[in-house]
Amino acid sequence: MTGVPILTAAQMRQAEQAAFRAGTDEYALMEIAGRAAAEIIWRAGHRRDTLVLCGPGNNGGDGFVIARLLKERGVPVRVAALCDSRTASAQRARAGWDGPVEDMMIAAPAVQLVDALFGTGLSRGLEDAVAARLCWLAEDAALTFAVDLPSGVETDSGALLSAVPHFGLCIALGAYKPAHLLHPAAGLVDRLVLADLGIELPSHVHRLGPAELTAPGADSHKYTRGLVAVIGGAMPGASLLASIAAARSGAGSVRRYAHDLPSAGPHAIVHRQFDDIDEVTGLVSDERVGALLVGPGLGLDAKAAALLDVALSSAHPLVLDADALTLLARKDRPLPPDSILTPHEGEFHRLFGVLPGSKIDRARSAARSSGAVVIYKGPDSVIAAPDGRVAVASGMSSWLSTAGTGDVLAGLVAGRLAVTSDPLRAACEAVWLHGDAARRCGAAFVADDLLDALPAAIAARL
Ligand SMILES: NC(=O)C1=CN([C@@H]2O[C@H](COP(=O)(O)OP(=O)(O)OC[C@H]3O[C@@H](n4cnc5c(N)ncnc54)[C@H](OP(=O)(O)O)[C@@H]3O)[C@@H](O)[C@H]2O)[C@@H](O)CC1
Ligand SMILES: Nc1ncnc2c1ncn2[C@@H]1O[C@H](COP(=O)(O)OP(=O)(O)O)[C@@H](O)[C@H]1O
Ligand SMILES: [K+]
Repeated sequence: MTGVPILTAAQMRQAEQAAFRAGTDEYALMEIAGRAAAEIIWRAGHRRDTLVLCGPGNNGGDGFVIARLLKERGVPVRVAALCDSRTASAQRARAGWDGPVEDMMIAAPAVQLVDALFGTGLSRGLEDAVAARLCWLAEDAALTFAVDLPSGVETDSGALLSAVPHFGLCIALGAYKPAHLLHPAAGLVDRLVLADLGIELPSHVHRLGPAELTAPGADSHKYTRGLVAVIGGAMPGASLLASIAAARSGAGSVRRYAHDLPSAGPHAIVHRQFDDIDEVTGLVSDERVGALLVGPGLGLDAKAAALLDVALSSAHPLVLDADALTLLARKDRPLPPDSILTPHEGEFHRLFGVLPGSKIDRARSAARSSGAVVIYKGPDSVIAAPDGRVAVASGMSSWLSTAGTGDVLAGLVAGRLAVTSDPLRAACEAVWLHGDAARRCGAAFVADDLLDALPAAIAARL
């Protein structure tokens, strides 16, 4: 899986400890972190009146290093602290700052604000007065920078433990943490930049990286490129959107089985009308089907439940979306191998109940218990495999929050599954292409527009 690792606070501490055991000096690492952050602020900032807020721990220590280095480069810097520095490294960094240290609660605002109050060591919300002061200083600043994390966000979940202001730029130190990508915390940062500290970061969780696709080989034909079957239901538009997305995903061939026949194209999709369940059973029995999609527009009545049973009885890798997920929650049937579930928040709760932990933890538990790859959708989509690997997609266009975009994603997922036969890879590729198509569509698009943007999104990743 490609992409930058995402580490929890505890994993970050372990990686840091491993680096210390391997000979890295503790204070030297703070210097590296502070230098990297100062460089980013220098490049992105206005080089004007700057206030650096320093907390008691190593995040505050980073702040003192940043203040010293910006001052050396001619930026007018003031430092304000919340209290004394408590760690040896932070005390050393503070000793390296040759200016005064103001009291944060009475310090005047500045054009640029650097928040180095708390990072991965935050254990509870900031006191109300401190959080209010931070928000006030941030509101008054033209540019705001968060060092490692905005102070007040829970590192591992992205929850807000106290009031947190909006930041223009957050400098993630060493690795991304869940709060950089999970909402609500991720929504409080306009731009996220990673500062590489050169430490080894083992993790099964990554930020979703760009899809890496290949064009069909010279010897390929429509069946070797993947056959997708889509079962339609009560609302034909949804399964049509999904079928067209599958057809534009790079798959070789798409068949749609439904009660209706569409009045318009694309004519490349083969439509088969059926009247009873036995007919569908026969239609989906084709061994060449590489992915069978059920759910978009399926409905929730007995007929829909029977169609889902047909799919579950087939041996094809399934992509279950929308109504199929709601119906699945009422059943206790195993899924065929290599299947993919694509729930949004409501469907996830119906299917898996209330699970503990962050969205990453919940997606991972769901993948493990269902044996399927789970795409837990939203502004932060978490893709989890049963073996524990996870990719987190963040920063996608919020214009995706419109009807039918989930149907397009489901079709794309089925298409990529038929092409790759690898459910985790297919899910990652589909989520990436969906997000890129949305970016190309700009503002106020409808789900149908995504279909037209798909070939360009694919071409960009060949
Ligand atoms: N990992 C790496 O590779 C590197 C990490 N680096 C940096 O280290 C940062 C982590 O540092 P850290 O562990 O010292 O934690 P940090 O966030 O500064 O705060 C902990 C202190 O705050 C206190 N405290 C907590 N909550 C509080 C509250 N609500 N209100 C008041 N106090 C509260 C807490 O005390 P306690 O919870 O015990 O009361 C403790 O004293 C990391 O984010 C990055 O910036 C880089 O320097 C080098 C490379
Ligand atoms: N605010 C948002 N920002 C980015 N992506 C979003 C946002 N809201 C929804 N999405 C994405 O849009 C799609 C919506 O899917 P879904 O909820 O199933 O909608 P529908 O059923 O109407 O097709 C998902 O891929 C989801 O990740
Ligand atoms: K911070």
